[in-house]
Amino acid sequence: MPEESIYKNNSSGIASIFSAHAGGSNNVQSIQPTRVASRVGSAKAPTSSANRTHTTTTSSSARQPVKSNRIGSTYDKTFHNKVDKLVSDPIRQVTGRKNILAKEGVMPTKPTDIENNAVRGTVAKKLGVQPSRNNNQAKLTRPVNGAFGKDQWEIEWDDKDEKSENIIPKQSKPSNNLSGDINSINWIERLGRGKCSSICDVNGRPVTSIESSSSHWYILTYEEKSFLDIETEDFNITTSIKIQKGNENSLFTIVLDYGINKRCKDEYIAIVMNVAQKYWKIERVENKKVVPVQQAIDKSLAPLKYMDISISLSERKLTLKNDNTEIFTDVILPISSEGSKERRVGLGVMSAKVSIYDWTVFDPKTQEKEEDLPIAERPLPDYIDKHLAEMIKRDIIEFNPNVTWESIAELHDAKRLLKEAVVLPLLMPDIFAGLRSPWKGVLLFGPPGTGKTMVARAVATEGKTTFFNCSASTLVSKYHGESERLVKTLFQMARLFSPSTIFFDEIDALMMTRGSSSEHEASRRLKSEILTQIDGINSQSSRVMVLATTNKPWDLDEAMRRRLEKRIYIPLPYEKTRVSLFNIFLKDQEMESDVSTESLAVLTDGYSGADIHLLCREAALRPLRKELDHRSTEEIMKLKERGELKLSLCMEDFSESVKTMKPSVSQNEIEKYQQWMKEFQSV
Ligand SMILES: Nc1ncnc2c1ncn2[C@@H]1O[C@H](COP(=O)(O)OP(=O)(O)OP(=O)(O)O)[C@@H](O)[C@H]1O
Repeated sequence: MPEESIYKNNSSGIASIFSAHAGGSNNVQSIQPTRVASRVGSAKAPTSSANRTHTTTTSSSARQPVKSNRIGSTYDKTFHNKVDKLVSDPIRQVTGRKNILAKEGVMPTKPTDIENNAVRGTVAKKLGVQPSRNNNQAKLTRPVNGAFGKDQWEIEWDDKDEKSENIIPKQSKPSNNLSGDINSINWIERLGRGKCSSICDVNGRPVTSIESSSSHWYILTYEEKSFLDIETEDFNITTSIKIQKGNENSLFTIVLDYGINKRCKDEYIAIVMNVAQKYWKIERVENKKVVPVQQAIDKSLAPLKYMDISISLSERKLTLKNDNTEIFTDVILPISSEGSKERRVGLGVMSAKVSIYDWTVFDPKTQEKEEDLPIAERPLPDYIDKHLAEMIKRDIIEFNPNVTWESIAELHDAKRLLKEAVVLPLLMPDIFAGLRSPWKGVLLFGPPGTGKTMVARAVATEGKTTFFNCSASTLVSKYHGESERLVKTLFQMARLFSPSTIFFDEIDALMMTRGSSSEHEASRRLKSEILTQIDGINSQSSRVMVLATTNKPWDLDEAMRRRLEKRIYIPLPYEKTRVSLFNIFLKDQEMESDVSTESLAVLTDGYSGADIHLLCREAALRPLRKELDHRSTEEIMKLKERGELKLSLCMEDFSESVKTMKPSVSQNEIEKYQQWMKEFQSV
């Protein structure tokens, strides 16, 4: 039977892919794809000797672009011409008589060959070599050129008993064993023809794409038992998916549950969620029969668009959200893997190429445990640059911003807007969905010293978010030459430690209008990187918010301004605010009865909060100065010891200080802010 015809009966959709595992000696249905194992991801040390060659040729990490000198790897120029293809593991472990060799997901041989042990002969013939045999193990480990195409392959198999468990190299438990990028997940190739490749995208994010250019399903499932020990039947999946090319019939599917039929070991039962055109469909598939479970329309489904998908399965009730819009809520799933210990989740495509970002599967119970760890101690996945991550933990993450709303005088409008725009969406992402979906970025602008930075810190404290405090000096000068990578890593970490607030203090210094002739190339690249990364925050599921402040909004790069969708003016304090400010700053200060904060507020029209703070400090020094004028330091110390040193403030201390301290912001500047506010404020 020609290779193509193996899949001919696939037209009935997903049913055939699963039912293809059913018994039968003369067609593809005799293939036992569980024995055809492929891994996408960082290879860990194998335990079996049969797998040793495999590991040495595929070991890699998701982060490092590697030259294509690994046997079996291919270079996917079309996907990203700057990055070498990173992890493609075309080597198929072959164990037991039913297994086959395969290339990039293509099953190269007929099922009958597999059944009758002719596979070795067939494959060997195609390869033009003679496999060596050594007792019970036949291994062919040298590169072969041109066997199935241009690529080089290294192939091995052993002749072990069919029951051998040695299908996939055993993985040592990675430190971050619950949620990780797709590259650290153990995948098993199920069936079909297609391609799976992993690279880092331009933003340094690991991207795995799976592709089937024909109308045949290509399925990868993630094996539960490999190392992500999901203890319960419940799991959550979060991922960003983009369908790269699509036509009317293009489909991708998320395999929710996949197991062996306990009544018939050759049959598989699956619960799948298919995506086609504008529909999500949940189906139960058993031996070619497809039983629809639920269907929902989703107008936002489209090719070439990032879709942030979150699936949660709890007590067999499934909830699906796409970009925070709830598609399914508590749909009760039928049982698929009755009695079977095999349970799997995964992905499949038909006539489409799907890129998968940040695929995370976790057991909610165990996840809680990991989240309990302080951020500084949480393990980092492989794709994060450890060196830069350390820098970020040390210099950028503020573990305790510790500013409460109460410590900020007035600014009620700004507080309300920020609660609505930042804090609540981060705390209750489910409510802030669809039309209520949160803003990507918020800009606080206004004169210096009006409390913008304090407000940003309060947002992080009250929203219990991880606070990434970035200034131009930290991002540019300190890590000269590494700024772009630093920014990438920063956003990766923000996603990892979400909910997060990425705070850019004085963003104008970092994101001045681009394009001037004096602009340095490195600075231009850094700016583009920041913009790209902000664009990447396309989800509530990532729960990352950018918050920025500026005293010079007019200097801000236009593209940056557009990304900071909410722009809130923080003005100089009004009289009432100034009263509150004095009350805050003077609350622990001893004062004469003539001091009235209301009168002080009248005296300080035009002062910023920072000016008022300075004024209070200046006034607080005056009684001490008066004492110093007619006493020696020793005398003052003695007075202090006896508790006779009088440092209480009187009104004159303030009125005299006001004479020497003028407001730091001029009327002209105020008008400029007001003008910009009229033009660009968005609240
Ligand atoms: N509304 C306020 N409530 C309490 N303190 C305030 C307020 N406004 C200003 N301050 C005081 O001013 C100081 C400076 O505030 P902050 O740094 O937040 O201002 P800013 O607007 O970010 O200034 P800059 O633009 O210069 O960074 C604070 O440390 C605080 O003492």
